[in-house]
Amino acid sequence: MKKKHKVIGITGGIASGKSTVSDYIKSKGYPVLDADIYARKVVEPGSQGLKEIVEAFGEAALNEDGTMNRQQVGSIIFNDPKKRAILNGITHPIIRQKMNEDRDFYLQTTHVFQDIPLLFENGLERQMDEVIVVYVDRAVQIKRLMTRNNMSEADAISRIESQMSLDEKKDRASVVFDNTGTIETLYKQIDDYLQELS
Ligand SMILES: CC(C)(COP(=O)(O)OP(=O)(O)OC[C@H]1O[C@@H](n2cnc3c(N)ncnc32)[C@H](O)[C@@H]1O)[C@@H](O)C(=O)NCCC(=O)NCCS
Ligand SMILES: Nc1ncnc2c1ncn2[C@@H]1O[C@H](COP(=O)(O)OP(=O)(O)OP(=O)(O)O)[C@@H](O)[C@H]1O
Repeated sequence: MKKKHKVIGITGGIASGKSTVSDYIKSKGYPVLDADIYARKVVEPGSQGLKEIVEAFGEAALNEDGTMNRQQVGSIIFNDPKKRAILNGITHPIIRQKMNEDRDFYLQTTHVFQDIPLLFENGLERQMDEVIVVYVDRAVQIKRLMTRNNMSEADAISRIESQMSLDEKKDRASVVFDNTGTIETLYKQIDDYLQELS
């Protein structure tokens, strides 16, 4: 009997290593749809998404060239749950619709991965055959986020705490990749997983 193609979610905490996992899986030939990339597309200049964001957050949400001022919007929403819910309400339905269309296209021929930072927060595990959680120790997570984003410890912690705790995500996972160690250790876990999958 023909094997059904799977929809596999990749999630984790901010800076836990989702993109590192996604890039490696892509290099092995699988399609990986990245919610952060869709999130950028739905707020391009001229989009309905950006128009609604300016209505909700004012002109301060814009750079001079008409693109969204990501730093400004980020500094508002990562410190204010109500504002975060407003931004999510504008962006998430459009992101989901576009991602689902692409997922259905790829599913005809292959397994599809979806890298979605807020997968559990948005109850999307129901749409997945499996959910991989990329886990990292909290101290290492704070350090990697501070280094990558050139950010203070307080800002790193407020971003981490605007998401469900990584320990809870780990408990809900069907598969856990532990990325507290080296990249090589991470790749080994992915290789083992992909071997099972094929
Ligand atoms: C708030 C924004 C402007 C910050 O932009 P910035 O370039 O600094 O960060 P980037 O988009 O690269 O996101 C980095 C990470 O932040 C986390 N994050 C982003 N948005 C959210 C959110 N609404 N709630 C919690 N965590 C979030 C995710 O882990 C994401 O991977 C931007 O993230 C955004 O438009 N968010 C709303 C859309 C969204 O929810 N995206 C997440 C995936 S659906
Ligand atoms: N095993 C590792 N050892 C050292 N550095 C790592 C390791 N894994 C990832 N990194 C680094 O940590 C940072 C976060 O990784 P990555 O960007 O893959 O996380 P992410 O979960 O996709 O982040 P975000 O939620 O912000 O999109 C990056 O700078 C990356 O190069």
